[in-house]
Amino acid sequence: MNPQTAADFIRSITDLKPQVAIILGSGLGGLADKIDSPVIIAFDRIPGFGTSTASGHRGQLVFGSIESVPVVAMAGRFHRYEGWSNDDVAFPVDVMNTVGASHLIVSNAAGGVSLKFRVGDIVVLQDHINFMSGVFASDQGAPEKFAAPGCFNRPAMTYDAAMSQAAFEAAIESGFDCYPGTYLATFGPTYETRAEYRMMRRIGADVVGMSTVPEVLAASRLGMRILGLSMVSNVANPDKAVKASHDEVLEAGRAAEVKMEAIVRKVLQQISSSPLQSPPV
Ligand SMILES: O=P(O)(O)O[C@@H]1C[C@H](O)[C@@H](CO)O1
Ligand SMILES: Nc1nc2[nH]cnc2c(=O)[nH]1
Repeated sequence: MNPQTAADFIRSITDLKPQVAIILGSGLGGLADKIDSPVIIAFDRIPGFGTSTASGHRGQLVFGSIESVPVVAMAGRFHRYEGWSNDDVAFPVDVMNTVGASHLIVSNAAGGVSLKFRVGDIVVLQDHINFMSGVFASDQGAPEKFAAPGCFNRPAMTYDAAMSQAAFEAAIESGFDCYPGTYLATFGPTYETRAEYRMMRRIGADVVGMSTVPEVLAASRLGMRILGLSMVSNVANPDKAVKASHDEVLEAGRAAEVKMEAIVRKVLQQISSSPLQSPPV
């Protein structure tokens, strides 16, 4: 499906040109209710979008503004473990970019792998490890797609330094803990064994989840500026088997929503007062 077809459909409902796209992870969808003058479009009305099936994901695009910045928020997302391909998961990013978004704030609920994290902490992503799919996963197309001109010349994907900085400033101003970290993406839907959590810690992961990386890779390909935020929904205990559950993930998300909102507002205030400057990659 061509993103332009989806963008044309959206344009028939709203002509708002969002500057910032926001993807709201598990339990974090309440931020969509904070959007001023909202125009809500259900995912299943948009050509090329699937239907979000994960619990805690509403399945809506919400256009409007926050801190006077035009935004579009995805209240819900698509996950590989629901049966969607990488292209399906990333398609909304392409569409939000096509209707105007030059920045992406992407959030998720994630397991805390680093021993310093507590439930409810916010981690500002500096990098990621992609365990989600093999390089030649069938949905990623024919080999020639990989050899497309420029394919090997692309600069490494990066998360935006200035947007990260704004997130840390929001945490300091609001008095909550916020750490830099690396996100490891698994295919899901199973959580990890203790041995797997230990392995992830040893290879440099701070948090682990089942989303975000396909969307970040798409945004990076489109030249968008990216802020990645994980909310620690459960903590990996190396000494004791603790059963993670999706209900726990949703509950932690609701409790941490106020922190996410503080960060999003601060980042948007900075974007509206002066376009955020980042050092060159
Ligand atoms: O959409 P996110 O990444 O927030 O969802 C997390 C990861 C899994 O989908 C699920 C696990 O409980 O929550
Ligand atoms: N893979 C994985 N995803 C999560 N999403 C929320 N918590 C977790 C976790 O512990 N592991």
